[in-house]
Amino acid sequence: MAERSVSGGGSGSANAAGGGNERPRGSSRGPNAGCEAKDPAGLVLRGVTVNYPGTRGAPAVRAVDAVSLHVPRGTTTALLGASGSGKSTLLRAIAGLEPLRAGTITFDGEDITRVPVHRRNFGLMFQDGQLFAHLNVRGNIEYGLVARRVPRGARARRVDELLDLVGLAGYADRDVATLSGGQRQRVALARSLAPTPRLLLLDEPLSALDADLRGRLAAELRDILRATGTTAVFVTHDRAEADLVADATVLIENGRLI
Ligand SMILES: Nc1ncnc2c1ncn2[C@@H]1O[C@H](COP(=O)(O)OP(=O)(O)OP(=O)(O)O)[C@@H](O)[C@H]1O
Repeated sequence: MAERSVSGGGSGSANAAGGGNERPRGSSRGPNAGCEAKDPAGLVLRGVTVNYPGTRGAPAVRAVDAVSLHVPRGTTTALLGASGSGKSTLLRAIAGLEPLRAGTITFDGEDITRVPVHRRNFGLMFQDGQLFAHLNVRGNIEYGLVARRVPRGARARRVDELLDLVGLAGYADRDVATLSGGQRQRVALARSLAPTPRLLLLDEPLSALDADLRGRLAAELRDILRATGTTAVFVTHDRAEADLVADATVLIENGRLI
């Protein structure tokens, strides 16, 4: 298993794109293996810059400033930073929800900079969860599977498996309006995992949970991501959580990786 650390550039951190590669989990390759690759597998950001227009004559806000990063396929990178540092904006840019002022994004060598959000095959889970109020728990979790025409039996098995995973076994038929905030976040997590996305983007997915549950789910999330070989970017302001969940952590400050 690859070493994990919290750092901006040391061993175990995700790397500036083109400047080296994080060693994939379970790989015996050296830390610089793959540097020569033109289009390394996984997510590659080069010079990604995002501006928000200023309001009422104020200058534009540069929320993300020339970020270059490589998240090797099958690994999880945490984006760690204080409030307002640009974590969510960077995640939204990766998702395709914010246009880039400059820079490129590739996944497995394919330039997706201008690919719309619904065609990136990325799973998203943001702070506010946002379940579909007109669907019950099962309906929410299987939503992406219905869209992909997965047969009913396979959907039911997947929903049960995910409910077990997030500690909500037996909740499939519950109305989401009857769930606690923490339970809703867990359903949202299950929903984002259901279609096995090629990249999972998680913006403080555990922030609504109480401390005990948060620790348990963080460990489970790490195990799920590893077991499924999911590539993920995980936003948090909690260093311990980053350490627990991610293979590598990058620090972001004023929109720049440090
Ligand atoms: N829609 C917007 N319009 C203008 N400025 C914005 C907008 N959204 C965010 N910003 C600004 O961009 C910067 C980065 O915000 P962002 O939400 O990405 O930070 P964050 O690190 O995710 O913060 P938090 O941990 O509090 O969610 C901040 O200065 C913020 O005020």
